[in-house]
Amino acid sequence: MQKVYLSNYELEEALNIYFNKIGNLNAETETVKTWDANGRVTVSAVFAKISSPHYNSSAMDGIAAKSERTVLASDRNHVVLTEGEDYIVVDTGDPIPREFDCVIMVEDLISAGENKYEIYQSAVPWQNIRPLGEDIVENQLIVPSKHKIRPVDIGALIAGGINEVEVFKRPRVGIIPTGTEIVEPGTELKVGDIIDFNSRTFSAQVSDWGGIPKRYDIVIDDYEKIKLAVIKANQENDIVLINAGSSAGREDFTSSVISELGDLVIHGVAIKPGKPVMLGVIHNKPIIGIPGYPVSAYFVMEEIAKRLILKYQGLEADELKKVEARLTRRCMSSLKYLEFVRVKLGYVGGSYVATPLTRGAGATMSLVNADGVLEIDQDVEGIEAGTTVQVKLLNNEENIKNTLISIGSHDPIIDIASDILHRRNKKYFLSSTNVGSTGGLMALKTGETHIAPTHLLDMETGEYNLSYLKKYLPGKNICLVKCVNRIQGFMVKKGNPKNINTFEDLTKQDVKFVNRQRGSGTRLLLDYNLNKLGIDPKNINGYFREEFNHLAVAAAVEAGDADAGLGVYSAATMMGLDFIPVCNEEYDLAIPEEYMDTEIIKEFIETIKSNEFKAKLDELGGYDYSDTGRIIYQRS
Ligand SMILES: Nc1nc2c(c(=O)[nH]1)N[C@H]1C(S)=C(S)[C@@H](COP(=O)(O)OP(=O)(O)OC[C@H]3O[C@@H](n4cnc5c(N)ncnc54)[C@H](O)[C@@H]3O)O[C@H]1N2
Ligand code: MOO
Repeated sequence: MQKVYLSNYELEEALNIYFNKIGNLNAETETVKTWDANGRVTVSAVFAKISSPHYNSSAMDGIAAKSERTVLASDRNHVVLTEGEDYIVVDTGDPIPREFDCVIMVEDLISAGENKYEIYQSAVPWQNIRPLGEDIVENQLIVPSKHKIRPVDIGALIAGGINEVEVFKRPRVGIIPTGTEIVEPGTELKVGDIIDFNSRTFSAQVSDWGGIPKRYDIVIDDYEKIKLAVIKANQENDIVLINAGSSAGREDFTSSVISELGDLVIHGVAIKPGKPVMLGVIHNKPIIGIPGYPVSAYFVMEEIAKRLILKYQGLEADELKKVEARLTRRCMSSLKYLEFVRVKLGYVGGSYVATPLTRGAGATMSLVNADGVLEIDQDVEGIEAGTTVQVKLLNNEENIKNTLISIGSHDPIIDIASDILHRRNKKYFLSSTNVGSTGGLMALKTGETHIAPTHLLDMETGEYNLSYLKKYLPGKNICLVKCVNRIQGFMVKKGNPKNINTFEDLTKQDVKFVNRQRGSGTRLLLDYNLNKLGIDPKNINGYFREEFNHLAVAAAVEAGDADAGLGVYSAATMMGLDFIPVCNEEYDLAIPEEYMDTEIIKEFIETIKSNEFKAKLDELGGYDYSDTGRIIYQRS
């Protein structure tokens, strides 16, 4: 029987206990050739053995001369110098014999017959000479201790006569993926199979932090097999990372294996995600049991494994820079854990806004898309929207400031515009979040976004979007930039096996529908039509199942979870579905007038007007771009 109740040590406390237990890591050192030392960390300060240059050398091509012989030279009084007696010819880098004390550049010499030059200005002692030790003097400090050697350091060390340096050994880190359901990438997937990608992310992280990763084969959930794998990895490495099997599941054997082979110091730390982490020691070597969920794994790697790997090299983790940002949504948190919330940062109207990304521990894309991390302390129950928070940066500020934020209705063409915008001008990015049309207008209201894609049908007038700008954003000057007319319709399996052609068909007994979330334009379009036709939504099986964008709806139909969903033509074709057109609608962009003059908005409008963008729309099909880029000003 596995231990079900985990401990809940605060992170710092857990690390203290663990590092104390491991004791002196005895960070081992080794001597390597200087030219192989890039990225390695020096054990002690390194001082030059020789000066550089180690002799007085010419800094220019010309002649080495005696300055006292040049004193009288001027434009009106040329002085003639004789080779051997007054000068010798030198090239850059040549040694300067003792009897000479200056170098005159070849450009300043006038030939005066064989072995003679005339000069027309005097030279001062040491001019154009690089004196011995000009760059590096013998015994001078080149790099301090615990210094990560860079390419420029390698040059200076070698110039200073240092051909070998003592550095900390890079810890060898064994990585064991576990789980009977875990398969290698590229395997033909069956339901229940999980592709192992964590171990590959770990390997890359370990390399980034200076360790030497060694990934082992996937081990199935079998006590003896896990034990053998751990014994081998423990022998062959300095640190072992074992992935998954950390929680209380029936087949989570890792904790028992660690306890049997060594000491399970801590199982459970008050961080979320990542709480079931295991910190153990086997034969004086650390072993960390990392939770299976990729986001949990990421934070355990960042907060714990990284510190350990750096410690082996005499280093400490750098503090990430923090910026102040306004939180756009309320963020609840458990009083039991320090919580790491991935956020998207936007720079809107001169300050940062932080929008929490998907919280789930399985959401790898929340890491890919994160610009920063908001840490919610253990004793805090949550943070209200509008609060100014500190966000640890994962992305560079310049990139964030050059990112156009789009929040609103989803269409695959926004991703295409994002790609073309960046290709047209490398410094710009577009980040889009799909919260539906009304959600987008609300985000404009609270200043979270630059643009809001919207397709809202006014049920009374049959007109799109404009009346909603007035309704949701009273008193604001908002422009409506026309984007596309697109076809909405039913997305159905190839061949339309359930013969779905009308809204009435959605009420058939054997038809399962998948809907969009409330507030989305597509949902409004559905409700508008149902209302017009007098169809009660309750009679549609699946009306209450909500997805957040067109592709997710299409994916549900493609997977056979639903027979029909309402969405755009392009999403249906991308997923290999059939499409039954229902109507045309206007998908436009609401943009506050104050942003219209910014470079990034101008570039974005040029992007959607570009031939490249239009060619992509043709490829996808179902879009009419005859009005794209027209601006309607709506002033209050
Ligand atoms: N009854 C309880 N169930 C769970 C608890 C709990 O307290 N009680 N804790 C949850 C939390 S929190 C976490 S975190 C996870 C930890 O799971 P395990 O470490 O035991 O890992 P598995 O269950 O084997 O896998 C979970 C999940 O992780 C992904 N995974 C696993 N290995 C890989 C890999 N090599 N590459 C990519 N992804 C991987 C996969 O999605 C697995 O489904 O437990 C909760 N359950
Ligand atoms: O700790 Mo789990 O790691 O919250 O998802």
